[in-house]
Amino acid sequence: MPQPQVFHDPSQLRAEIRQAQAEGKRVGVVPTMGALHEGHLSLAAESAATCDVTVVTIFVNPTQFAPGEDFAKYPRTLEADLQLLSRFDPVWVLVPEVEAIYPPGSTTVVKAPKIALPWEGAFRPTHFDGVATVVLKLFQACPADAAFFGQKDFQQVRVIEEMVRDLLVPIEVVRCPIVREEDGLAMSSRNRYLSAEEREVALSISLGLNDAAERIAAGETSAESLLHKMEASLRSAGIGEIDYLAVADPRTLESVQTISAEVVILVAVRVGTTRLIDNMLVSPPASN
Ligand SMILES: Nc1ncnc2c1ncn2[C@@H]1O[C@H](COP(=O)(O)OP(=O)(O)OP(=O)(O)O)[C@@H](O)[C@H]1O
Ligand SMILES: CC(C)(CO)[C@@H](O)C(=O)[O-]
Ligand code: BAL
Repeated sequence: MPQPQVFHDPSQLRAEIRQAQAEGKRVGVVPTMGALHEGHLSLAAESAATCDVTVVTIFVNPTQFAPGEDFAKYPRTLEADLQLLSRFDPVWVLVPEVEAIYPPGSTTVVKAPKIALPWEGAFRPTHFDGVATVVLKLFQACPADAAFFGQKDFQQVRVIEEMVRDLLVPIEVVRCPIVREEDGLAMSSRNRYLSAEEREVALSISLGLNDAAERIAAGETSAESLLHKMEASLRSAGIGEIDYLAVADPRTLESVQTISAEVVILVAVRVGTTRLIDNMLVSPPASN
């Protein structure tokens, strides 16, 4: 089986990408923090289907974690990740040291666009500046033609889309659908923190989203009523802490009161000590 080609030095990878592009090849990049699962692999598959070379970056970015978050315990499973990536050919994998991405003394940062302020941004106020900064650096290391992000982190992909537009970054941002476990739980590297009991509780997130989508399909237009029911079902499943639950405009991420066009239902909860996010795009019957 072909093995992924691993790069530690961003400038060496950049030179290889430039060379491939000079030969007329289209290059795709998939930024990740590793601990790969089928969600990540679906992004790589989309890149492999549309590009000649797929680059996957694996970097647990310290600046997007606040003190007290799970940076230290975030799963690091490089050998297994490379094994999973060997299904793609060619695949180039960037595994940089922190100093290669944040040269000693570096103080330049990207301030994330305003769309970063609500929801995740309200609970993780420094998070999106860290994400925007590292993603721009990864784009510099990997000047790909297209970059693939999951809708699972809905607000993140909106932040990246706006950053790319605002900073004139010459890369196409491609959004890929959420990959779920058979029972509906959105795949996430953090699912491995869950005990069997917590896993059961976590299932109420996707069940709640599906139920909300069905209610919208059946004609519910009140976001308040929808959120009320969803909160009740999360609570009765045993979810104590809900960071946010929202019906929002998918473009602006502003709250919507009356559902008359496509909305995104956004949710972030804590199951035990694990923080999970999920979302669903839903259109009312009249707008289909
Ligand atoms: N279930 C999924 N379906 C589709 N894309 C996903 C899924 N999970 C993660 N991704 C995407 O993979 C990329 C890397 O995400 P990341 O490494 O943070 O994975 P994660 O599983 O979301 O981890 P975390 O537990 O940190 O949220 C992001 O673009 C993210 O949206
Ligand atoms: C985009 C990203 C790789 C930046 O560190 C991270 O936020 C993620 O894995 O979603
Ligand atoms: N998927 C976003 C990475 C993070 O939670 O830090």
